[in-house]
Amino acid sequence: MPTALKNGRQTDSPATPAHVLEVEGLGKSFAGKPVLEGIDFRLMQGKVGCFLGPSGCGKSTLLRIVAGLEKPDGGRILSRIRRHAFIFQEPRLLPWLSAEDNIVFALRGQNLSEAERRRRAREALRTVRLEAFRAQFPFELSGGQRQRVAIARALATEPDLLLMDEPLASLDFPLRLALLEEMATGVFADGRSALYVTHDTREAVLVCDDIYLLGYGPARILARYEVPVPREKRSAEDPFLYAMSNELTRELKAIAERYGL
Ligand SMILES: Nc1ncnc2c1ncn2[C@@H]1O[C@H](COP(=O)(O)OP(=O)(O)OP(=O)(O)O)[C@@H](O)[C@H]1O
Repeated sequence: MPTALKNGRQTDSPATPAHVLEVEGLGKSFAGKPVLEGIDFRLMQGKVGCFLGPSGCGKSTLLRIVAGLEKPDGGRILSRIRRHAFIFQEPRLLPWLSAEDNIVFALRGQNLSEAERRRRAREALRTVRLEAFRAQFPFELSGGQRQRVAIARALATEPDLLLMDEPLASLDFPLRLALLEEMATGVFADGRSALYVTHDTREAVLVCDDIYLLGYGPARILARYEVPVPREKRSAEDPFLYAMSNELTRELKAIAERYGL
């Protein structure tokens, strides 16, 4: 992989079943303008990969390509994913349905009994600590609670890959921190893999395992950082993670300066 490693070990071993996703030489242009070029990365089962880069560099496009919502111009994707779920910046809940019914509705495409759909919805709401709010309608929930319902809705589909596009961007920092803790302990538990897009370096070091720093115009992976602290042991006060987040912020600033962003 053409990635520099700043923290931890680089694994150049050939594909193993533990890799749920392998992306090689991915490229994408819009109207002849290259946005992504030569993107290579691998995602191990149970790991959270992160795309960190300046605004407009192509992070969402990359996630959308992995989700099959966008076609790449070149490169290949080897996937061992059975089912993925996408979590967007905004919750996109149906306003006329309760929190629980929003989740039950999202499961209608799966061949499940009504009882099983309800069971899954309640279990997912428990994971995001919203059991007590299952009968509330979206307008009766705070912004953070609505986003937690959206996360629960994704979890209830039992995906083996979560694709998260700045899922906490609309929330203020204290709320983000609370949700990040939930993610580290509940959402990403049980060996679930995820790809997480953000331009917030604090979020990246708190929930992600492999952080890919993207350049701009076209975006390439400039570096890979491995967060060497187990997810369940991470905290915003950890001086090591704080320093790592600062280093990533400096890198992002340097990229912005280099490209005049
Ligand atoms: N469907 C599209 N058609 C044309 N151009 C597009 C399309 N989707 C994205 N782009 C362009 O591709 C570039 C990358 O967009 P993308 O949304 O992937 O960036 P991003 O890194 O996720 O940005 P942000 O952090 O601001 O959300 C942008 O210049 C954008 O205008």
